[in-house]
Amino acid sequence: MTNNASLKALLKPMNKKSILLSGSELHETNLVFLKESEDERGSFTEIFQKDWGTVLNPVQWSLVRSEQNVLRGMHLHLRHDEYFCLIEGHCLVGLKDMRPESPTYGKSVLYELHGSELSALIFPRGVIHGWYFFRQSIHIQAVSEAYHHYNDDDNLGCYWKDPELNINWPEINPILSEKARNAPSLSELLIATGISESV
Ligand SMILES: Cc1cn([C@H]2C[C@H](O)[C@@H](COP(=O)(O)OP(=O)(O)O[C@H]3O[C@H](C)C(=O)[C@H](O)[C@H]3O)O2)c(=O)[nH]c1=O
Repeated sequence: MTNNASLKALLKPMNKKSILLSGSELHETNLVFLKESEDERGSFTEIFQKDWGTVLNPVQWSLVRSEQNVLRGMHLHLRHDEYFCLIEGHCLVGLKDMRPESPTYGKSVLYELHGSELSALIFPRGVIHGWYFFRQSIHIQAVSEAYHHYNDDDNLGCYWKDPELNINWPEINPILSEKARNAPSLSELLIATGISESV
């Protein structure tokens, strides 16, 4: 799936499946489909298990509300791994692998997630990431290093629409934070981090 027309078709309201929309899976990145056990009282869902064997060893959990048409990111952390679970709404998650030692170095992927079909996306340090919300949404995120530790020196980023990210975002004009609006290009980010892009 590589063009915006195909993306639009997939994003019809009828389609409630959380899927990999474009690109291919990144090394050590997992989309875990969660089992929602329903009964007459409601439902119960385990959202994280250490036994899944993912890269994540979480130390901080956060709940984030986003308005319609918000894009958060793109961010890059070199020391910590991350977890994302949409619990309400509809979003896209874009990732790009910037780990030179990874077999999927330089590859990008775009996921479409629905809160109505719970899933957890877990990815390692060195993967550039960002999320776009089609409508008012709520997600849970977790990190393997606390924000008050990493914010000073491991909270890097680049401009979400940089073509070198090669992330197949649809045509959107999202609401961004001031920091995201003024974020550097991918090549500026890579120079700052000492990672060389050869793909
Ligand atoms: C990340 C974080 C933020 N905050 C506070 C600091 C600000 O007052 C406010 C928003 O923070 P910021 O603008 O840095 O967050 P985003 O740019 O939306 O970043 C988010 O999206 C991208 C894609 C991510 O990877 C981040 O982990 C995720 O939080 O929440 C906290 O109190 N704790 C936290 O752990």
